[in-house]
Amino acid sequence: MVSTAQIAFLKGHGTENDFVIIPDHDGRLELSPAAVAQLCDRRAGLGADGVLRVVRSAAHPEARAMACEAEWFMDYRNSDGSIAEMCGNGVRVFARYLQRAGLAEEGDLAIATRAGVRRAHIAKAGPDGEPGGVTVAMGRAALPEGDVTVTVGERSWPARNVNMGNPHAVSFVDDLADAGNLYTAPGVSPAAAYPDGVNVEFVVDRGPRHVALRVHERGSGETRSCGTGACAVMVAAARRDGADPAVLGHPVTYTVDVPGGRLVISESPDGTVEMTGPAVIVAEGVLDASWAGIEPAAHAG
Ligand SMILES: N[C@@H](CCC[C@H](N)C(=O)O)C(=O)O
Repeated sequence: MVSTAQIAFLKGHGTENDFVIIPDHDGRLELSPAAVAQLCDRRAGLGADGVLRVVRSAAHPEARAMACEAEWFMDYRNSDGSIAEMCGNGVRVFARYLQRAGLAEEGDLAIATRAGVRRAHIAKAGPDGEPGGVTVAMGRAALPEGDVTVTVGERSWPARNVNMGNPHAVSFVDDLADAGNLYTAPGVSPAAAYPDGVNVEFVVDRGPRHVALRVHERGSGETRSCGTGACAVMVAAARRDGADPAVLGHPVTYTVDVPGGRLVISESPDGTVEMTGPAVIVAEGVLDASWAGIEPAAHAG
């Protein structure tokens, strides 16, 4: 008889940026790029834009130093198996998982990520039991100098280089359809501005301090939302609109519509960016480790 190890998983999304969640509290699993790609495959797998592995910070070499501040580490992978520093929608869904698993309660919690510790707040559920949103302090945006150009087919636009822990190129366009089908990654130049690749956002105005975006994510293709991308867009829009909170001396808030919903993003005069949006767990189950090619970690006992 063949015995197959079973691995628990959940599926969740934040504004339809969807994730397979793998609880691996003690860091016992080896999640290879091929295993991640298999999990995220929308025809042969569970289907997702990325994987959130939930590991105790103390049990992960990249997070051990953050363990005194944040008990849990979000080990985020893009759907092609590549590693990214940060995922804004992912961190809200990660918080929701911790709440559902009884590992966190409504209110404040800290989550370790490769971009550092992020502080989140899970709002109280509504009177009808409707889950409250999750707010995350996303850190400060870095705005590297230098001209960047985004190209799709024959068309090009100037872009703003914004780093939210991960790299973004933000282009304001006349129409979101200008981005084309986004089956392939837009061109971004100079390549030297993004040595590790880039997420590209196309943005239109919807009204005062209200924009909408489409995004092509590094490692995942076009997705229905990108939390770090929405934050990058908010900061780029505020600079374009002459609404830098550091100059105005008060916070500035934008509504950012994404194909999968709506995020509300604020920047404080000290540069801290805060994002609020939904986080939903839609399913949970078990999978065969051998099907996914997930192995016990070499150091696991
Ligand atoms: N969807 C995420 C971003 C995920 C990482 C990104 N693809 C990268 O490689 O930087 C978000 O919500 O921020």
